[in-house]
Amino acid sequence: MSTPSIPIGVVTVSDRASRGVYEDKGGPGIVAALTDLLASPWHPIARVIPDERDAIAAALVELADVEACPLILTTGGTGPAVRDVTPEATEAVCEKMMPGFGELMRQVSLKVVPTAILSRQTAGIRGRSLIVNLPGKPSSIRECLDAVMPAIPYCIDLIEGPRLETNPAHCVAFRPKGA
Ligand SMILES: Nc1ncnc2c1ncn2[C@@H]1O[C@H](COP(=O)(O)OP(=O)(O)OP(=O)(O)O)[C@@H](O)[C@H]1O
Ligand SMILES: Nc1nc2c(c(=O)[nH]1)N[C@H]1C(S)=C(S)[C@@H](COP(=O)(O)O)O[C@H]1N2
Repeated sequence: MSTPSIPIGVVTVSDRASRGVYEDKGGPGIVAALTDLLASPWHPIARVIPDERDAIAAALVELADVEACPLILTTGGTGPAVRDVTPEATEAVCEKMMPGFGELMRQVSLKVVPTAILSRQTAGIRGRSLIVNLPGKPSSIRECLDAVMPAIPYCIDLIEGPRLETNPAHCVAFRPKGA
């Protein structure tokens, strides 16, 4: 029997991309990064929504509870601007926060851009879904995902999700011995 394809939520949070003012480069950027990084069969379930806390929370709940995505990645809305509310929406729908993800992503991003400290990006667990925030700048997606992906498969194991394998040419996942 072939391994079932794993659904992965891809959420672009951007006022302008959602209105069609510019073409969304965030969602396709996440899909391109995951295509390199993952070896398991997977497919994206993509949403493009404005910087509205309730709309972001509703998309995260749907992707977690209805679509059963073990991993949901957001891009955008993590900064200090008045309309940046992705971390608040993430926190509102999660039972557990995983602050190490944001800490590590800011640390690696600081090597690229001093304004990395302006991102409040975080991560958390809702049921059997891990939600990870990425900044809105399309170039930040790969920088951040490369840093945290080695820990994501084991995190998904721990929340009783499917076994996610990475592509060793691009990412070596770490699972403690015996896991
Ligand atoms: N989804 C996207 N697609 C393409 N470019 C983007 C996207 N999101 C952000 N960017 C680019 O990165 C810059 C910084 O992103 P940021 O999230 O701060 O945008 P913003 O000023 O909040 O506007 P908006 O919410 O309308 O995208 C944007 O000005 C834009 O050039
Ligand atoms: N790797 C990386 N991280 C980054 C950036 C970037 O260009 N690359 N931009 C920073 C900037 S300028 C801002 S304002 C914050 C928040 O961006 P967001 O509101 O688009 O999520 O992310 C920061 N983190």
